[in-house]
Amino acid sequence: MVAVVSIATDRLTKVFPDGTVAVDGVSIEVGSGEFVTLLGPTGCGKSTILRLVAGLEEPTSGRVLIDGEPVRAGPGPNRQLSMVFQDYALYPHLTVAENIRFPLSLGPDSPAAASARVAEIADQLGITGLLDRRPGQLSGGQRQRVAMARAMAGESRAFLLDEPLSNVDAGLRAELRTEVAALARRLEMTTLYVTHDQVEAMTMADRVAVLRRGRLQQIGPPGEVYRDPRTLFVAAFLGTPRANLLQAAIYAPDGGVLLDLGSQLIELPPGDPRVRPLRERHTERVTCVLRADALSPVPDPSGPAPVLRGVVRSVENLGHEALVRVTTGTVPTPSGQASLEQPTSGQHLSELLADDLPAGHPVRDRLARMIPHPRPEQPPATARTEYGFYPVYDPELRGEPADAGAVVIRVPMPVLPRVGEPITLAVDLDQLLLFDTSGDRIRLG
Ligand SMILES: Nc1ncnc2c1ncn2[C@@H]1O[C@H](COP(=O)(O)OP(=O)(O)OP(=O)(O)O)[C@@H](O)[C@H]1O
Repeated sequence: MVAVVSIATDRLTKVFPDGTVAVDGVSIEVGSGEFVTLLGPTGCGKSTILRLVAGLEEPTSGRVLIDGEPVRAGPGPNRQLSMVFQDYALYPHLTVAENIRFPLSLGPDSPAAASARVAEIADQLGITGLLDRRPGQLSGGQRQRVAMARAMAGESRAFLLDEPLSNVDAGLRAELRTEVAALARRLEMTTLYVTHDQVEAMTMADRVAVLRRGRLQQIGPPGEVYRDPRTLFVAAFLGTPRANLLQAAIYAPDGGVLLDLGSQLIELPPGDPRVRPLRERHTERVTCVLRADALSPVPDPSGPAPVLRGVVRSVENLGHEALVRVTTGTVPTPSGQASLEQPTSGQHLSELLADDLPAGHPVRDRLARMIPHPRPEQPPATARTEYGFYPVYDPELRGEPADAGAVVIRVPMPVLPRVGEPITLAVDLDQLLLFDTSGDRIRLG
């Protein structure tokens, strides 16, 4: 059994000579035997973090700690970590057995001991029958297993895996991810696993670290990161189908709170525990995140739950359930980079709004600029709502389909609504997530 090891990064930062800040103050602890995935969109710094931990790059500032000890500068082997790359980096002219044996040939083992170790690992990974082949004669999945075997063969105490399954097809990938996670657990190997595939990240990990533009957004068990996202980015990045992100403004008349979605309202009654933290945000712009599961069709809209009304725009039948897109006249918060990275001014609408402003008033002109609304195919009914909320059509939305404001819900088979049908959706307030204009979560108690 290999000795296990803990890995930590402490305010790790990497700025490349061209000025690219690839990793920005990332602190992550991977406990002994723990499986942590680094998840994020392309370019967010995942691979660089892994390379810094492996010693293949030098940090600009911050430290890597192995078993609590800062590691010295220098290449990997002294760190006793072994890395598996996307392309497996197997030696094409060596057989599978020779490839697995390679790290052993650098160590003190006798040839007989090395052969025994190769046989043992090959058995564990189910590749004994492939030992005499060369990498060129293997399938993607087999090559991946051989790369894992080679990583296990050395004296490594931890796995660093950089998208090891990205070159295998979808079916095999599902099989291998279970296998890799099970193997790492069986061997109690500390594992840091890079992926941009959220299913992989969520299903394999003890904890998921979500990164964006070199910064750690959140780290936690998969369920927690999904249910309790700290930022709008995490909420938008995790989950299939993608969460519905709707622009809203908080309006807090006497007693209750209204979330003004432009053309519709979600009302929180006076006794609701979520009212109190929202009252002080009267007229603040927010993003309302409702995952597909937070909205369910109801036949009778007279129940106590708030509802959104809309028209069925499309029905995507997945066999066991359908994803139904409902046009609601709401305005999406763009989930693209700019809107999440560069918050709007955060100015309160109360500062901008005044009743019955004369035309030509500077504030009104300013409001007019905030509403570029050029969507002739679907003119917004929301230029000014009863409560004064002006949804902002971000230029980023222009490239999106005309029904970008539609919400997506799941409907179990076989009760499928028909396209064009009006539909009423109950909003599960327990699943309602709100974020302020800088993308931070507003805690509702
Ligand atoms: N040697 C380098 N010089 C300059 N910039 C670099 C270098 N290596 C990486 N970068 C940049 O640093 C950022 C982070 O890159 P990194 O490879 O860590 O991202 P990633 O999250 O692993 O992306 P992917 O999922 O596409 O592999 C990117 O903007 C990338 O272009």
